[in-house]
Amino acid sequence: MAKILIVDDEETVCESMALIGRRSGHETSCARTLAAGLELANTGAFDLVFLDVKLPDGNGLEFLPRLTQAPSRPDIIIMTGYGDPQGAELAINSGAWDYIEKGCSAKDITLTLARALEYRKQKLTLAGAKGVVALKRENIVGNSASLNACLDQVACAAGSEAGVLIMGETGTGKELFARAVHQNSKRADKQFVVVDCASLPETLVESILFGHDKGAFTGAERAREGLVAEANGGTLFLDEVGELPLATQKAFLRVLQERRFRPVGSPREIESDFRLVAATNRDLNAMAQTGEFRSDLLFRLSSVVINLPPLRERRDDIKELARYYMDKFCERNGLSPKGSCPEFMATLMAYGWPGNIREFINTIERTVISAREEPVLFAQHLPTAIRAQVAQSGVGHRGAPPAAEEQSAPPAVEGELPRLNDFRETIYAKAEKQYLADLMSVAHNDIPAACRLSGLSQSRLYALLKTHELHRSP
Ligand SMILES: Nc1ncnc2c1ncn2[C@@H]1O[C@H](COP(=O)(O)OP(=O)(O)OP(=O)(O)O)[C@@H](O)[C@H]1O
Repeated sequence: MAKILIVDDEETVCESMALIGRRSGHETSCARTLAAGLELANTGAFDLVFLDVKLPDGNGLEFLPRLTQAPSRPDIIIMTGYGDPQGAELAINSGAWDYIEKGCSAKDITLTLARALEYRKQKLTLAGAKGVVALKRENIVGNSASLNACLDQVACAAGSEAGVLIMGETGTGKELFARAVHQNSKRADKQFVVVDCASLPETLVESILFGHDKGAFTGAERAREGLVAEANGGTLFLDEVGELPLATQKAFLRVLQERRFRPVGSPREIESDFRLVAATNRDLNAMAQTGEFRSDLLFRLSSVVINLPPLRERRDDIKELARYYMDKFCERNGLSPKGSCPEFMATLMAYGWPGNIREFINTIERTVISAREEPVLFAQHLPTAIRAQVAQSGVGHRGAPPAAEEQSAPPAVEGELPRLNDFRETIYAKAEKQYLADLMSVAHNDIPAACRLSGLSQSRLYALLKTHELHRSP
């Protein structure tokens, strides 16, 4: 029996949903506001929450990350308005497990409910067996609800042998996630072989994939093992799988079905036991409808589908990504760690990042290098094109007060609340460091000027700079 929470301000909706839940043998509770729903979720160990979007005290989608972080980490099903495809898309991108349209039949609701609970059971079994914290994240930075939902799928996929299809715009981290599936699978100590389908020369596709015998064609002076054989025991990653020529798709389908193939020019077949992960930034379903991609291959590739959201739809991750890559590039270039001013982060948050995380990383690298020894990054350090676009779109936060998060510690997680004195000290140290970094930047690293501005003595200023490991530029 599962515990289900229904958050909807309409009494009739609550009652009918509760009835459907009870008929399926589950325990149900209802809340008519977001605040009441959150309170119940934080105390009631729910497995599943049916969440309305328009509630008297706010928008359900905005509350979704807080609900998913409740102690029992419930899965969420959004109840959208009838015929609202945008609402449905938003729901999924916000990290909901699924959505239902209000007014759909009791049968459909029961089915969605059963699927969600089945998924949850598998997830918890897997987590119990592997330990949730054991998921190796492979440098995957971020903690947004949508990213965490993708990591949950990685955990599920890694525990099985099913084909995985990772979809997402360019630079969203498809290869990184494919590696994470491999690293968390039982094949982790074997090869992860990458096939870049977009750059396979048409005449050599089959030989590169399946290998060839000596003398199989002009120039084949030695026999060569193909990538499929190389992946034996490990994972074969087909990047840009939408670019695979139709003839190769057919050959590949056979390999997937039989796990056997014949190298070019060879009289005998060989076997390879590989796990397949594929990625694409194209709409393979649409391609299957126009005949550009084989639907039978698509079916086999996509037992598990991971949809990576573009960076602009998970802006919650931007600060963490910025800090991670700022530190990384400072270290790589022999620079002391840098701070940043609120406008710098606000500009990063406001930009659309069409090239997603790859563009973001390049921007941070350029910015860190161009700022050289300067201890604080300002919005002015960012490339002009980015600042111009943010200014043009009118969503820049120039002069806006720092976000609350900028001035305070990250929200406490239940069970990890620090002692007040420790909490105060952390905040104090953070603020002091930021002040000193700003001070040295404004004073152009001139110690007498910094003393004048701050009212500190030289010895005190030196001591503080040392404590916070803020070094003066030579
Ligand atoms: N969540 C993340 N945290 C940290 N770095 C990330 C994250 N996602 C992606 N990256 C980094 O962004 C860069 C692009 O990622 P990746 O190559 O996996 O993207 P992709 O979707 O496969 O791109 P393409 O479609 O162009 O092949 C890599 O350097 C990767 O390490």
